[in-house]
Amino acid sequence: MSQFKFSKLPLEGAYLIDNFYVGDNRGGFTKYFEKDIYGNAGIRFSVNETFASISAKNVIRGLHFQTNNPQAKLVSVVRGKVWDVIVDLRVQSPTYKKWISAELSIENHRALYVPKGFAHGFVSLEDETIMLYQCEGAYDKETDTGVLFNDPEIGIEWPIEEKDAIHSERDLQLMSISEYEKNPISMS
Ligand SMILES: Cc1cn([C@H]2C[C@H](O)[C@@H](COP(=O)(O)OP(=O)(O)O[C@H]3O[C@@H](C)C(=O)[C@@H](O)[C@H]3O)O2)c(=O)[nH]c1=O
Repeated sequence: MSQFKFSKLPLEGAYLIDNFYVGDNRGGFTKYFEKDIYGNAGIRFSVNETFASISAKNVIRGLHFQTNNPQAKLVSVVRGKVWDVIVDLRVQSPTYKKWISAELSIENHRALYVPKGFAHGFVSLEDETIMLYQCEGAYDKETDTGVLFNDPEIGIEWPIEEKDAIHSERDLQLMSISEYEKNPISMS
């Protein structure tokens, strides 16, 4: 059995979380969120919506955010494995444009807490990988956007070859960082 464990990441407000997990003769049991335990760890998070995506191996999704009323997100994997990445897009932040990655999988029972003001993306490392999102705040179709996964000013070192990656049409048309800076995420 392992209890929730919260590790602060070097980008302020972001956490890597070991979920509560217990295995037994039937299989296993994982808890993905408990408001009071998160609150005691200093994460005030209130879930407004949940959704999931399923991806073949080598799908890159992101890097996504909303410019108005940005959502905080708690992301976990309920099948398969991802290499997850977040980018600090708070223009006033000392770690602006810095990124950090973490492997999340059904085996390691890990989650990533992505505060407001970050872009989020991942690459799936196995077929039929299911990513679960729990989000604070509402989806805003009008300002749901992102920056390019390979923007050189961010410089993410993706763990797969670009020739193998599968993207949505939308993700290939996302902004550069210099375009982003004309209309950055509103943190108010
Ligand atoms: C995120 C979202 C999408 N949609 C719609 C828009 C579109 O028609 C369809 C699929 O959306 P997308 O192509 O944007 O899905 P996807 O590329 O998986 O988007 C996700 O990517 C990762 C990296 C994130 O961080 C998430 O917050 C989300 O942006 O679902 C909603 O209706 N509500 C939502 O909350």
